Amino acid sequence: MAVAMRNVSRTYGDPANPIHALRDVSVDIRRREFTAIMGPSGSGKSTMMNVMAGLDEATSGQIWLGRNPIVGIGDTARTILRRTNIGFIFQSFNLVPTLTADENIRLPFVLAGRRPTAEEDAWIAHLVTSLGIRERLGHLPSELSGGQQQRVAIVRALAGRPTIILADEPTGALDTRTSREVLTLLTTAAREYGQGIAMVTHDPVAASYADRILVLADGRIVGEYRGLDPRQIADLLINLQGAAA
Ligand SMILES: Nc1ncnc2c1ncn2[C@@H]1O[C@H](COP(=O)(O)OP(=O)(O)OP(=O)(O)O)[C@@H](O)[C@H]1O
Repeated sequence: MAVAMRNVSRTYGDPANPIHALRDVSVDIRRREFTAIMGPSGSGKSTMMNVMAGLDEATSGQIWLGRNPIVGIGDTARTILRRTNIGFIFQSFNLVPTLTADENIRLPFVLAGRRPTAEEDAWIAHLVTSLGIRERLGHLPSELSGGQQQRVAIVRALAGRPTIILADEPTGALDTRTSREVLTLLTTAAREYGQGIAMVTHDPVAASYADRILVLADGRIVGEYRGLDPRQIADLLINLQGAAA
C-alpha cells in the first residue's frame, strides 16, 4: 500500500459553524495503480491530497504512508517521511528560484544526501527528453514559461521514484501534446516502477489515463469507477452536478 486513510475527517472553521471538508473518508492508494480524484469545486479534493501528504492535519482518523503512521508523529518526523516517500506535482510546490532547472530536478537527491544511481540518471534523462526541456536545463525558473516550470516540477517529482506521487491538476498549464506526454509518464511510473499515483483533475481526458477514478462530493467518496472513456467520465460529472443542484 502506498497510502491508507481510515475514517479521516477534516473540519475547518469554528465549532459553532464547521466546514466539513472531508467526512469519514477511508481509501487506499495502491502501488502500481494510477488513481484520479474528481469531483465538483469545493468537494474536498485538495484537502484530501494535503491531508494524505501530511501537509494538513486530519481532525480525526488515521493515515499511513507505506507502513508509517503520519498522524500525531510531529512535524520533523513527518517532513522526513514526506521527503523520502512523496513526489509532489502541486502548484504551491514551486521551484527554488535561485537554482537552475537541472539543480531543481536534482534537489530531492541533495536533500536525501545521495547521488542518483546510473539507472536513476537514465530515467531523469528520459523524462527531460520526453518533456522537451533538455535545452532549458541551465535556466533559472524565472527564465522559463509557466508550462516549462511545470514540466521541471514534474521531472523533479518523478526523478527519485518515490512511493507515491501526488499531483494536483498536473496538466493544467500544459498544451495538449505535453499533457499527453505527462499522463503517459505517470502511467509508466505506476506500471513499470510500481509507484502509487493520486492525481486531482477536472479534465475527463486526463482522468481516462488513470486505472481508477474516485469521485468526491461534499467531503465523501461517492463513487469508484474503472475503464471509463472521456465521454463517460464527462457524463458522470455532469450527472453529479445535476444531482447536487
Ligand atoms: N484552510 C481552509 N479554511 C477553511 N475552509 C477551507 C480551507 N481549505 C478548504 N476549505 C473548505 O473546505 C472545502 C473543500 O475544499 P477543497 O479545496 O478541498 O475542495 P476542492 O475539491 O479541491 O475544490 P476545487 O476543485 O475548487 O479546488 C471547501 O468548502 C473549502 O472552502
